[in-house]
This record gives sequence, structure tokens and C-alpha cells, in this order.
Amino acid sequence: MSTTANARLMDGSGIARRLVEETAARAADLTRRTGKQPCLATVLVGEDPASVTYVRMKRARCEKAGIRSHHVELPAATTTEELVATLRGLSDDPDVHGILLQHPVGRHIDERAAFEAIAPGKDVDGVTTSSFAAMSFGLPGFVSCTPGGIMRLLDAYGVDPAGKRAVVVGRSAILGKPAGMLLLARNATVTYCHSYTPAADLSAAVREADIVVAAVGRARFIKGEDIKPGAVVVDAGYNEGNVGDVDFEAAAERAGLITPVPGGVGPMTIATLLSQTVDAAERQLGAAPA
Ligand SMILES: Nc1nc2c(c(=O)[nH]1)N[C@@H](CN(C=O)c1ccc(C(=O)N[C@@H](CCC(=O)O)C(=O)O)cc1)CN2
Repeated sequence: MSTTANARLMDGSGIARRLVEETAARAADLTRRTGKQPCLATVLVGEDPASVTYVRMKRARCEKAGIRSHHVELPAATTTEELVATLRGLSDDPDVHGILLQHPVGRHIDERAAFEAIAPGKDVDGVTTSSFAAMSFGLPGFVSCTPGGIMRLLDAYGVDPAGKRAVVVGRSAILGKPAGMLLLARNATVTYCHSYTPAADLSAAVREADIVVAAVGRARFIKGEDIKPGAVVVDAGYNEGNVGDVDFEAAAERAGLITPVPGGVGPMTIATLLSQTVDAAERQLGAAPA
């Protein structure tokens, strides 16, 4: 077990490695039983350097896990209609089991319309309204990968959200909003803070929280002095230079458990994507394990 200051470090890299190993075993078993390899289609629009890196990481981990990756690269000038047509084509392709559209796409594209073009059965990144609704009602389906990875991490460290006060800072469609819904489904009392929350209210909400999920995309935005002693701090921020949304050193003085950046939530995001891709392939090939 690693510790830092007072806090115990949540080893996302290690937990993710184990999940990828389990996923690789399931992928190999599925391929052996059906003669078909699970396949994830990755769609990248433009050349945003961070997105290029994330997609490369996802494809490399697919390869490690025995999942075929079918990569589609589209120019930055791609229109909403062209992107929708591409995603519909992949949705109809029986050799593709999961689809990932890397976020963000260009501002001229209606990203919601693009996400909705992904067939719900292939929405292994959990970005469609259908997946969000199923998740909100606790029905089977795919969860958004970063929030799903966060819940796996909490489980791995024996953190039961039931009855706990959780604050989610950020309300994006693929991160903050679903993270709060998943915590609510596990009976936490959830507060959302966002760009309209006055600074004093944010501070007060964080000070009361047993679980803090930082998903705002602003480097070191959450101050260590606001962390309640013993709180669980989950930093889902990806800012330039691999810096999270939490002032890590100061927060680790007070937290009970804390995720590092890198090595915390990021690897769990990709491991969850791979696991859900094999789930999708098992369903589509009618070959769920007995
Ligand atoms: N369609 C999606 N787009 C985006 C998502 C997503 O889940 N679905 N999440 C983020 C970025 N992201 C995945 O796409 C992502 C970011 C970071 C990592 C990660 O493992 N980071 C490493 C460090 C990386 C490095 O060393 O360069 C870490 O934290 O240890 C994984 C996934 C936005 N877009």
C-alpha cells in the first residue's frame, strides 16, 4: 500500500492493469468460442494533440487485451452530417462491437447529434442519452467510462458511498453529471457544483464532503484546505502537463484516500472502455459466458 502525507494513495494504474488482464482473458475466451475477435472502432476528428494521445493509448491497450481496433481518422473540417454518417455506418457494421468517438470534436460539430448516431448496443463509452437514462434508472447498459472507472476504484478500496455526502465539481455530460448519478444510485447524498456555483458555496460543499469528485478541467482548482479530514478525493481532471483538478500535495495532508494524476482515474477510464467492449461483443455474438 502506498501512502502520501496522511492520505493513502488509490492506485488506479494497478487496479486498471488487473481489469485489463481480466478483460484480455474474456476476449481470448470469446475469440476461441466464436472465432471472432472483439472489435472497438475509434473515431478521431481533427488532430488535437491530447485527443491523438488518448486514442493512441486506447488502441495500444486494445491490442494488449486482444481487442481489435478499427481506427477512423476524419479531418477537422468534417461536418456533423459526415460524422453522423460515419457513426451510423459503424453502428451497422457487424464486425464492429463497440464505438468510441473521442471528445471533444470541433465546435462546428453538433457533438450530441454525433453521439446519438452510435447504436446503444455499441455505446461502450456510455455517451448516448439511452445509456445515460439506463444508468440513471439502474438498468443494464453501458456507463460513461470515467465515472464507471471511478466507481470501480471506490469499490476496490472498500469505499461504500451509501449515506456519505458526495460533492461532484463539474457537470459535463460524460464526466460530472454521470459521476453524480452513479453515486446517487449507490445511495450517496450528492451535491453538484459548477461554473455558476459561488466560490464560497463550493468551498462549503467541499468542506462537508466525505467523497469529492473533481471533474472541472481546471488545474489545482480544489484547494487542499477545503478537504475534510479523512475524505476520499477522486481527481478526474486532465489538464496540461498531467496536472489534476486538485491541489494534490495540500489535499493529501488531509484526505484519507486520494487518487494521483497520473496513475489514478485515467487508466481506469481506458480499462472500463475495454471491459465494456468485450461485454458488447459477448452480447452481439450471443456468447455471454455461462
Ligand atoms: N469519448 C471520450 N472522450 C474523452 C474521455 C472519455 O472517457 N471518452 N475522457 C477524456 C480523456 N481520456 C480519454 O479519452 C483520458 C485521459 C487520460 C487518460 C490517462 O490514462 N492518463 C494517464 C496519463 C497519460 C500520459 O501519461 O500521457 C493517467 O492519468 O495516468 C486516459 C483517458 C476526454 N475525452
